[in-house]
Amino acid sequence: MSTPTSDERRGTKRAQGNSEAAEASSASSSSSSTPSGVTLDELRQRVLSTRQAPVYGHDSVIACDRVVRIFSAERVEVQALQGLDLLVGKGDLIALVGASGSGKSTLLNILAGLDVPSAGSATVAGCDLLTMTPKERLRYRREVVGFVWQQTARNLMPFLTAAQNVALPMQLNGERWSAGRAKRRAARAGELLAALGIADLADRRPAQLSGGQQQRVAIAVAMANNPSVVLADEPTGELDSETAAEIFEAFRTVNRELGATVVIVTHDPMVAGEVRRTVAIRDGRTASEVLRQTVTEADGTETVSEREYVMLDRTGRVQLPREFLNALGMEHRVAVDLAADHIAVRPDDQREG
Ligand SMILES: Nc1ncnc2c1ncn2[C@@H]1O[C@H](COP(=O)(O)OP(=O)(O)OP(=O)(O)O)[C@@H](O)[C@H]1O
Repeated sequence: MSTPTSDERRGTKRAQGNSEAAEASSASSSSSSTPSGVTLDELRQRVLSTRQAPVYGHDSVIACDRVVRIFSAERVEVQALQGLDLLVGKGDLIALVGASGSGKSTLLNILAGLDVPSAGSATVAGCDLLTMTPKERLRYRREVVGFVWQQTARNLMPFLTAAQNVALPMQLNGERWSAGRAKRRAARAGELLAALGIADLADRRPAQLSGGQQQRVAIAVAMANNPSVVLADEPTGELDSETAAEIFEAFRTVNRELGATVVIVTHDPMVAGEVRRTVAIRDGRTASEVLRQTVTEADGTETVSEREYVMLDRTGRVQLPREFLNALGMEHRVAVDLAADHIAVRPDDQREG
């Protein structure tokens, strides 16, 4: 390669100078390009589209964004939720699983309006769980969410019949008594018990019902005010596996036929086979999800496929499965291969020792 003469160098310099001057002088022209080759129009478009980007979770019924919950007990701080993200779409039926102490109940109590996050944001059906007034919180707990707890004693009044238990939340809604309203409430209670297959038990008290029957009445109670979301904490914890399957079926009924979004916290290992989406919580964050799909073949046979995903948080962090990290000796630093359609994460190949 020949070395340029000083004139040639000057010429090159002049040419560069001219092009820089041209760029500078045309900076106000919308069609000219910036040094990176992007036109100003394109840049403006990018800025505008970022500004107009929909709010996180705008189309979800539950949107948790970096939720933190810190408990202080005996001068020790426990971070039960450490920036948890979760989106649940309208009409979803999901299970939340995780080891003991991972933060499931803390999250459920927040979604139930019984506890308030220390930081982050959380909305359910448009209600902001951090800023609700006590009055709004009461309305939220009566109308927006319904609960089913593990202990049936917490779900049902022992001295009321099944039908009266279901009518009670409607009565507590603050409407003045009238014969017409009482009739409508009784009719709705009857409909809900029928939808859950226990219409014939309407006049029994909880003590005259089996554990599974009590939980089905509890689901009807949770649905009484037609909430947007039903939250259940270990609803099958005290039931045998056959009865537990019936309870999951009851949740599917309220989800499919009555349109409620359902979130079930459970330890039950068979849950992944019962719901479409299972979200695992680890160390106060959503860590992974299993999505289950039933595909009907042309000949009518049904195949179920399951796929596991790890969560990508809003800052780009992922939680990789601990067992794999241990097995592959991955810690502190990993090698990353970037490809057009995927990112491969491999053990650190420069590690010493
Ligand atoms: N009121 C509280 N005061 C102090 N620490 C708490 C409180 N509630 C929960 N924690 C702590 O927060 C963490 C998460 O607890 P949480 O009950 O949400 O877990 P979990 O996943 O529901 O567990 P389990 O499956 O055993 O019910 C735990 O370390 C727990 O000890």
